[in-house]
Amino acid sequence: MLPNKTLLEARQLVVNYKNHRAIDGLDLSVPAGCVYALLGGNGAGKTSTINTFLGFNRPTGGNVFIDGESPEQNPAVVRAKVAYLPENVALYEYMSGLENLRFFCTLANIRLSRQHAHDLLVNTGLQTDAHDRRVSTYSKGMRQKVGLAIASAKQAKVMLLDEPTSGLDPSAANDFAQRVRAAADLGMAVLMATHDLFNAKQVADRIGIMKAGRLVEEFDAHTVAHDELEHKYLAHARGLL
Ligand SMILES: Nc1ncnc2c1ncn2[C@@H]1O[C@H](COP(=O)(O)OP(=O)(O)OP(=O)(O)O)[C@@H](O)[C@H]1O
Repeated sequence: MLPNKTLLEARQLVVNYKNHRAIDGLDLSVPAGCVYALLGGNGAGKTSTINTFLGFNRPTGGNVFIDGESPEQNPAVVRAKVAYLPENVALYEYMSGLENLRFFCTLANIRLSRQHAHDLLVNTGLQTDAHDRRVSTYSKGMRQKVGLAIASAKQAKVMLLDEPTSGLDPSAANDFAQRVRAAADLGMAVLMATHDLFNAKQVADRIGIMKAGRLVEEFDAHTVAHDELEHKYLAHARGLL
């Protein structure tokens, strides 16, 4: 069987902020159908990596590709292929979840009927009585569901998640993890920066630990024991490895 196509790739990526090196020769690849969880202590370079894939950071050295395209050279093409969910999904507070979904789709040149928007929100598990309610009344988990619906409407090939489960209760985090898994099972490549080891084990196929802008460990998420993962994570974060 042929391996799945690589949709997210960093090759010898270096990112400096003025004199500070945030990413230091990162090689990373995520194929279609894979959830890759990026762990690492504060300042390890996880968000900088995601921001470079999004085209917000320009590589100082090396390259990043999304489905073979460079975010720097083809920003519009890359934007169409990518869904991004930051820790707090930014939505218009005075608009309903459904209106936000349709609005963000319009920005991506997708015309979504009201019914289709409802169906997409139902698929994310957002309760129907919330679809027409202002987002200002939504919990964090509900906002993320709107974010997932936008990703689904865009038929994004790649999803970038930055600490998506921080602040979610265990049930909401589990629900979110299952929906991310389902998106990957349909062929998306997912890169998720997280501090949540439990969630990483639950949803990911591959787990990487970053430290000082480098990938210092990689694991098969299906076979690594939680204890081993925790031990390595803490040891790297404390500078013991
Ligand atoms: N805009 C910026 N200007 C200067 N330095 C930055 C900037 N953004 C990040 N850094 C620095 O780059 C390094 C990597 O930061 P980054 O936010 O990528 O880490 P992280 O792994 O996402 O951390 P956290 O888990 O705390 O979110 C840190 O040393 C940080 O202080």
